[in-house]
Amino acid sequence: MADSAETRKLVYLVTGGCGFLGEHVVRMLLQREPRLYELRVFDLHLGPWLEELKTGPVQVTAIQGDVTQAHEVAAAVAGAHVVIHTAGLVDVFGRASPETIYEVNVQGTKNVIEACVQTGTRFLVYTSSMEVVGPNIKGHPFYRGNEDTPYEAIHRHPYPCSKAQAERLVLEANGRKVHGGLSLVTCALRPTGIYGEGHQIMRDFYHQGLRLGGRLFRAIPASVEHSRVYVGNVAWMHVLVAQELEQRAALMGGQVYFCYDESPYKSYEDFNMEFLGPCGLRLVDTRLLVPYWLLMLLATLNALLQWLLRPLLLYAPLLNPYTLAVANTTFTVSTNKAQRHFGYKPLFSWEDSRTRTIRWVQAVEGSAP
Ligand SMILES: NC(=O)c1ccc[n+]([C@@H]2O[C@H](COP(=O)([O-])OP(=O)(O)OC[C@H]3O[C@@H](n4cnc5c(N)ncnc54)[C@H](O)[C@@H]3O)[C@@H](O)[C@H]2O)c1
Ligand SMILES: C[C@@H](CO)CCC[C@@H](C)[C@H]1CC[C@H]2[C@@H]3[C@H](O)C=C4C[C@@H](O)CC[C@]4(C)[C@H]3CC[C@]12C
Repeated sequence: MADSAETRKLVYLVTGGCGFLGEHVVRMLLQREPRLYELRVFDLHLGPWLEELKTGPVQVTAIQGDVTQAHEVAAAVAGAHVVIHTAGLVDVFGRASPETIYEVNVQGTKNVIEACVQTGTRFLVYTSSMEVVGPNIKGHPFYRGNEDTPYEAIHRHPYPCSKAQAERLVLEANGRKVHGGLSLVTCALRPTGIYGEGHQIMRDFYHQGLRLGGRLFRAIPASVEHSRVYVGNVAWMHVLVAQELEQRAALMGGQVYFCYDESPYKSYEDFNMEFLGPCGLRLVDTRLLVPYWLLMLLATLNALLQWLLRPLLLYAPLLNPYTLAVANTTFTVSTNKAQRHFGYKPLFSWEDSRTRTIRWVQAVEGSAP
């Protein structure tokens, strides 16, 4: 029944569909959206794994394109029922210029919205970020907060600023008339730090640990808690929102939802050790030797070196004043808004998420850094 031609009618577009989250969204749609007829995967860099998806019942269309190019976006959006916009430049390490980050994250999102309006696409799901809220530049803790918790969301760094601007544009576009006269329905999902198969920063920490003889050094007190969320659950929440947006447009349109699951609250480093520990790494407590002021000094030195070396080479280490501030500020969410509004429940338990991630890190072992 689910595979008959009559039930397969929907065309979905996933921007950034070859990224860490995007790939999981693409695979989840193929597994969990029986009404799918065509799945368009739009990305600057297409992954070779897309080929294996082309043999199934759903037409998978790979589109190499750039969200900053309005005409490329409009061509990809034309005829799609739903757009899931995950494409973005995730850079808190100073790899890209602020201008490029704005161009991709803000102008790219404007292009997606305008393409929906011009071509008559009615449903837009945007991948925002917890960083739209915080941690703020004052390092205020956000403890077990929800979507309505008051918090001074002030940023300077281009990444959170660009995500906040883009999210605002998406929410303001809710209710705009699209080609054909119907209304656009939008909503934004705010994942906390995502982990799981394909997580580049986890891979970097793992290789760093191997280089340091199987050790990582604790820099952040264990009492600083972060919320983290498994990539499969983030993908599932995107799919569910996309499915429910039409029926529940009045309730969900223009709303934001944190992405959450049952992953435990822990410090960034302790949480990573849930996976890196079983893969043979140890977290060594050097906090008494390396006090916070010294870390801040190192982070500032890194930023200075990055600036000095920029004309010659790209120096972009994990530690800089911004990443240190984020890692050192408690940011935890506790909410059931997604459950109340569209029946979200995590698809993967914490045990499943942990096992899958550990297996992936073990498979990364031996692969080049
Ligand atoms: N990784 C996290 O912890 C996290 C947390 C919260 C929110 N997010 C958001 O989730 C989304 C996906 O992040 P990710 O971690 O999968 O990052 P990623 O870098 O793995 O994926 C982003 C994808 O977007 C593509 N892309 C970048 N610029 C593009 C352009 N100009 N045109 C077309 N495609 C382009 C990239 O090629 C990549 O495949 C981003 O919007 C990010 O802000 C990520
Ligand atoms: C002080 C270092 C010693 O071990 C640890 C540095 C860790 C940082 C590199 C990461 C700490 C928190 C991370 C961010 C957070 O998980 C949420 C994010 C939101 C998302 O939209 C993009 C990624 C990120 C900014 C993520 C990036 C890496 C950290 C700053």
